[in-house]
Amino acid sequence: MRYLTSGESHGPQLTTIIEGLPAGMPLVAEDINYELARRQKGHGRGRRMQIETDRANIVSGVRHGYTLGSPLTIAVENNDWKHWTKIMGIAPLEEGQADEIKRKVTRPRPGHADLVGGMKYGHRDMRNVLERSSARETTVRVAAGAVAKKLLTLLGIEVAGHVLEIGGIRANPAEYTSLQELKEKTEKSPVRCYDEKAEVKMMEAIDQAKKDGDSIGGIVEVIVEGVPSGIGSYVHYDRKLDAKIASAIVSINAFKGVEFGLGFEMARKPGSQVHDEIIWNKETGYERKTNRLGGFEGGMTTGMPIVVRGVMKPIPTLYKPLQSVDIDSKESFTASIERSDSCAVPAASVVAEAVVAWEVADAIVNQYYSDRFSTLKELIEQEKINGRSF
Ligand SMILES: Cc1cc2nc3c(=O)[nH]c(=O)nc-3n(C[C@H](O)[C@H](O)[C@H](O)COP(=O)(O)O)c2cc1C
Ligand SMILES: C=C(O[C@@H]1CC(C(=O)O)=C[C@@H](OP(=O)(O)O)[C@H]1O)C(=O)O
Repeated sequence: MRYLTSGESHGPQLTTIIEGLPAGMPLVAEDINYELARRQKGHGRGRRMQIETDRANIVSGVRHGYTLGSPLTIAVENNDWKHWTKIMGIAPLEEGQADEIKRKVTRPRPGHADLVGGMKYGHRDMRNVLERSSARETTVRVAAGAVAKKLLTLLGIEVAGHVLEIGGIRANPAEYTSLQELKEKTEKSPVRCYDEKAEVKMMEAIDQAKKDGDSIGGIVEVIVEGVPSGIGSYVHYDRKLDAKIASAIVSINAFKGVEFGLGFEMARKPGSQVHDEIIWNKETGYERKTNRLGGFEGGMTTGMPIVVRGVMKPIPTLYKPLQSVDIDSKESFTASIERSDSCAVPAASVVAEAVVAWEVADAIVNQYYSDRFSTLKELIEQEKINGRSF
C-alpha cells in the first residue's frame, strides 16, 4: 500500500490518497473521525485547536460502508481557512495589491523549517515553507493511520499509543497492567498518560513552560499486540519492518529519536539480560519468556508485542524569544509570536500510533497480498496455525 498527503496548514483542506487497500473491508467515516478527535486533544495545545473540528470526508474508494479496492481519498477541511483566504490566495496578486496581503514571513524561527526550507526552495517569503512544514499535515496521516488501524483491528491486532514522559516526568512502569487498561486510562487523561500521579506533574510542567514562554518535549510509546510472527524480512534492508517503523516515527514533526524494547539501555547490559529466551507449547506455539527486544528479530516480528518509543523535542515557536536574523534586513531580532502549542506530546502520541499502524498494516498487506480483504484474513489465520507446529 502507499499513501500521499497534501495540503497547507491554512489552505482550504488536507487530503490523503491511499492506494492498494484490499476490497471488501468495512470502513465508515466515524472510524476516521474518532482518531481525528483524539489527535486534537491534549493539555498544552494552542488556540488553533479551538478553531478546528477535524472531520473526514471520504470522497472515493468506499461504497455503502465497504472499500472498493480503488484509491481511497479522505479530505479534512481547515476551518481556519476562512480567516486566511486572501493571505493564501491561489490567483496571482493584482496590480496595486499590497505585498502585505501575503503576511510575508522574513524572520525564521530557530528549530523550525523556515530558514533552511526558504534557502533550499528559494522562498524569500518563508510562509511558503511553514505552511507545509507545519504539523497540521499530521491530521491526514492520522486519517490514513485510522484506515490501517481498522484493517488491523479486523485481523485481531491492537495498537495503542500513549505518553511516557513529558518535561522529564516519566510514567511509573509499575502502574502498567494491560493494554486494555492502558487504553481506557489514556483516553481519559488530558496528557494521554496511564499513570495518574505522573499526569498531574506533567500538566504542571506544561503550565510552567507556558508561563515561562517556553516549550517542552517528551517521549511517546506505541504498543502493538496480536501481530503474527514473521512480518517484515531480514533479506533486504528496505523490507525490515523495525527500520520502516523507525523511519515513520522520526518522520513525525519534531521527532528526533526512536528505540525498541529496552532501547538505548541495551548498551549498558550484557547479552544474557537483553535477548529473549524461546519456549514452545502445543496450544500457542513459540513464545518468549521476556520481550526485551520489543518484538523484533532480524527486521521481522517475533509474535511478541511491538514496543517502540519516540522522542519529541520541545516545540520551536517560543513566546520567550530566541535570537534569529531577518533575511531581508540581515539584522538580528528576538521574535514575538502570535500563537503556538507549548507542548504537543499528547497529540503526537496519536500520530505515532497512526504511523506505526500504517507500517504494520502495509507490511501485512504486502506479505499476504490479496485483492480481497476476506482472503487476506484467511491467509493470516492459516499462517498462525502453521506457525504453531513449525
Ligand atoms: C502535533 C504537533 C503539533 C506541533 N505544533 C507546533 C506548534 O504549534 N508550533 C511549532 O513551532 N511547532 C509545532 N510542532 C513542531 C514542528 O512542526 C516541527 O518542529 C517543525 O516542522 C520542524 O521539523 P523538525 O522539528 O522535525 O525538524 C508540532 C509538532 C507536532 C507533532
Ligand atoms: C494546526 C495544527 O498544529 C499546528 C502545528 C504548527 C507547526 O508549526 O507545526 C503550528 C500551529 O499552527 P498555527 O500557527 O496555525 O496555530 C499548530 O496549531 C494541528 O495539529 O492540527
